[in-house]
Amino acid sequence: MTKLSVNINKVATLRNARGGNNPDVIKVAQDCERFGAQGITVHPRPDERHIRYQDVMDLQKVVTTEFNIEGNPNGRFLELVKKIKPTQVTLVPDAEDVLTSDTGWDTIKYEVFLTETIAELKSYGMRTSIFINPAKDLITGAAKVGADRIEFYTGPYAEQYSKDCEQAIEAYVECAKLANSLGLGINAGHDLDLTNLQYLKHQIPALKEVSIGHALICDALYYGLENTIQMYLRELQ
Ligand SMILES: CC(=O)[C@@H](O)[C@H](O)COP(=O)(O)O
Ligand SMILES: NCC(=O)COP(=O)(O)O
Repeated sequence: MTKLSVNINKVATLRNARGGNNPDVIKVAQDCERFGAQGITVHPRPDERHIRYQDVMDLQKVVTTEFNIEGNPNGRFLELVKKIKPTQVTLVPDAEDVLTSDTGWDTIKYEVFLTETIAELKSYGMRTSIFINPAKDLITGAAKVGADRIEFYTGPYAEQYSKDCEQAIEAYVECAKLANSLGLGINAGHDLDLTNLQYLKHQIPALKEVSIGHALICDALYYGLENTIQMYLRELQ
């Protein structure tokens, strides 16, 4: 089974546009769960331009499915997740001013940092996942630093999918086999949508979880949130 974790960053972006509390991210998270989502993902950024640190604290009290917090493990982020102890922490190597995540970890260059950070997070009982590009040496590095899971950065897959889906998935399939053999669980995320999700799932049956935000929230404008979540779940069957 592949779990669908809904990333609600974009809901917070909309709320922040007017300064009030509409839409209410807490209610949306609860509704996503009620409509069948098996997890809630947030990615607080240092400038808090969408999900705020306080939102993450408030969400912790209501999320009953898997809570996945993504981000660059700077001091403030680590304090937050140690307080909250979500099901899963996904480490993402984002620069402070990046528009959105655009690459995964260099698990070789950052071996010492990742090993220490992951050991600390695991000592608090959190599952750890690291955002990663599909390259075999990086996957081997992910196992070496002690991560429980990898999250494939699927931005390049999504970009190439419409031109040549076989070419787009090739490296991911090879790296998924390696990850399996090393005992790493496999998650995936970034720019996944209703056109490219089913193929990813079919090509990587061991996929444990996808986190989807931007496209899903955009689709919800047309189909409604409940229908949209059902549509994404259907792609994962
Ligand atoms: C790691 C990842 O791919 C997602 O968390 C994505 O970056 C969402 O972040 P934004 O909502 O800030 O684009
Ligand atoms: N980890 C990926 C994620 O949470 C959502 O990415 P996107 O669907 O907003 O591109």
